[in-house]
Amino acid sequence: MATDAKICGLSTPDTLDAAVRGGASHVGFVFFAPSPRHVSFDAVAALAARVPPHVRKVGVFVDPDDNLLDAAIAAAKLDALQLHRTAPERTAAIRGRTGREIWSAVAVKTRADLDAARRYAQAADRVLYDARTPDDAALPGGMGLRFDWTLLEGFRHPLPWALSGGLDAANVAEAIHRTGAPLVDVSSGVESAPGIKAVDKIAAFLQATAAA
Ligand SMILES: O=C(O)c1ccccc1N[C@@H]1O[C@H](COP(=O)(O)O)[C@@H](O)[C@H]1O
Repeated sequence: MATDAKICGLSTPDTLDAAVRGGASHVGFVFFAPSPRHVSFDAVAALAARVPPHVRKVGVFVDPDDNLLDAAIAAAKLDALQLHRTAPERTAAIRGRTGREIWSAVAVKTRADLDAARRYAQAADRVLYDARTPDDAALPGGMGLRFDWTLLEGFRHPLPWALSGGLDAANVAEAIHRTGAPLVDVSSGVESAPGIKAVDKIAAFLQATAAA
C-alpha cells in the first residue's frame, strides 16, 4: 500500500511547490516562534493559497493558546493541527472547539514512552511518534533525531498513526519496511541547513517513499 508523506516546516513557495509536485499528501507549517521554520501569518496565507485541495495543510504547535490557533487556522486554512507537549484534556478541548483533525505528537525514547499514545485515544485523530529531544533542547521536534523503530514492534496503536524523527531519503524506505508506517513525516532531513528546505532533497524523499 502506498505510504503517505508529510513535508513539514515549509516556508518558501519553491519548496512548497516541490512538495506538491513530488506527491506529498500533507504539508506542514510551524507556528512556534523559537523554531527556525516559524512562519508569519502573512507568509503562511500566501503559501497556503498555492496548496491544491487534495493536499492537506497541517499546522504544527507547541501547547498553543486559543488565540494562536484561531489566527493560524484563519491564515492558513488548516485542515489538521499537530500538537506537541499538549495534555490530553487540552487536546480534546482544542478538537472540540476547532473541529479540526488532531495529530498528537508522542515523544519516544523508550517503550514506556509509547504508553502516552493511549492517553490520546479519545482526544486525537492520529498519533505522531517522534524522537524525544533532550530536556534542555529549544525544540520538541525538528532536530533530525531518530528513535529506535523496533520499539514499535508489536505495539497496538490506539489510533491511526505516523512516523517522524530523523527521517531522510536514505532511511525512509527502511523505516517504512521495519515499522509499516502508513504516513511518514520529515523536516530536517529535507534541509540544507536548519530551516532551509532543499528542493532536490524534498524530491528525493518523496521518490524514496513512493518506491518503498
Ligand atoms: O520543525 C520544527 O521546528 C518543530 C518545532 C516544534 C515542534 C515540532 C517541530 N517539528 C516536527 O518534528 C518532527 C520531526 O522532525 P525531523 O524530521 O526530525 O526534523 C516533524 O514532525 C516536524 O513536524
